[in-house]
Amino acid sequence: MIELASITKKYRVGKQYVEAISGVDLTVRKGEIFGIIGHSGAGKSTLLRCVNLLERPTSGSVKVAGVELTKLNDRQLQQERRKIGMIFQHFNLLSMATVRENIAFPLKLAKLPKAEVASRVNELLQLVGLEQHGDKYPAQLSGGQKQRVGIARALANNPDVLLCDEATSALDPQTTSAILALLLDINQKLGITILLITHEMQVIRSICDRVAVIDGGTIVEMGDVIDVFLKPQHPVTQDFVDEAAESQSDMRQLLSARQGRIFRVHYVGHVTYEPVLYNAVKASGVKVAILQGTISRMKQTPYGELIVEFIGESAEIDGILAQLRQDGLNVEELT
Ligand SMILES: Nc1ncnc2c1ncn2[C@@H]1O[C@H](COP(=O)(O)OP(=O)(O)OP(=O)(O)O)[C@@H](O)[C@H]1O
Repeated sequence: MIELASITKKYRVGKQYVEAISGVDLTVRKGEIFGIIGHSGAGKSTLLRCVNLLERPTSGSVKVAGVELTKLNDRQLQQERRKIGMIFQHFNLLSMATVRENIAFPLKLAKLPKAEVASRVNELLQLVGLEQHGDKYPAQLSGGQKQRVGIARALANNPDVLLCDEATSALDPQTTSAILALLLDINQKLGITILLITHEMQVIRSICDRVAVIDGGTIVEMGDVIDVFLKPQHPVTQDFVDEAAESQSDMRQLLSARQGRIFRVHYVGHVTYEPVLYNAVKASGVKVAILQGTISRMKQTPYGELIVEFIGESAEIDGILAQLRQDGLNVEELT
């Protein structure tokens, strides 16, 4: 649905050029939710804005639904942009217009007849759960409600793609969860492809299928969310994973005080809720202590990550490890 090839974006700052994006290739499949995560200044906004040419790349190709956007004239580009909705961190609503008028705005630009505008706006209000708020002004709404208006407006012209620029960064955790649930619902109900940028792991973990990690204007790691976050390869990815877990130094302190052999065990899918650890140790004389653990879900897939200590004969412990690996668990020794 989205194909970026060799995208480079340079900004001119005085007499110098700053390269914000350097040779990025990225493909987003139809119907998926794809997240781009990176620290501040990594190039997320610039890259996202290259997709609908709000920023024109210095070089490279931008295809959306098979159409090369960089080659279009202004009128053609305006037409193609109707297929690409966008929502923003600070909502970008018209403050002097009501919720209805904000949502109707892109429909009026597309010259839809008045009666159709009214009925489409009603549909959209219902989709985002704002039926009761159509005649209010943005200042009378909460942050979460404002973002719902932003989402309704972005969906007005039935786009194929929704671009989300830090859509939940200005919201509290509870409202963030509600907006993410709405995005997931829209993706599943309407089949819209979503490309989002964020600096929050939680956003990626709860709704994305695939993720790219961006640093210094290049993509340093990309893949299925589960693979990237359970086996991070690049230091920046590792940073994001560590931010969400206990700090490295706390972990080192914990490990240094232990006597046994220590392992990180992770597992994905149905095995998460099975007594695999118990089954592997029950017939042996080995004792097991869980030092740290998370059992959670990435999108709809359950996963677990445990730090465990095995106390006992080394040969017996090796046997347990073999059993765990045979059961499909990923085991890595930390001692
Ligand atoms: N209009 C501009 N003129 C000059 N430099 C710019 C411009 N926009 C962005 N940059 C530079 O490009 C780099 C990438 O910026 P960008 O806003 O894309 O990063 P980001 O990852 O979205 O950061 P944040 O999360 O803080 O918004 C930064 O070094 C930034 O200073």
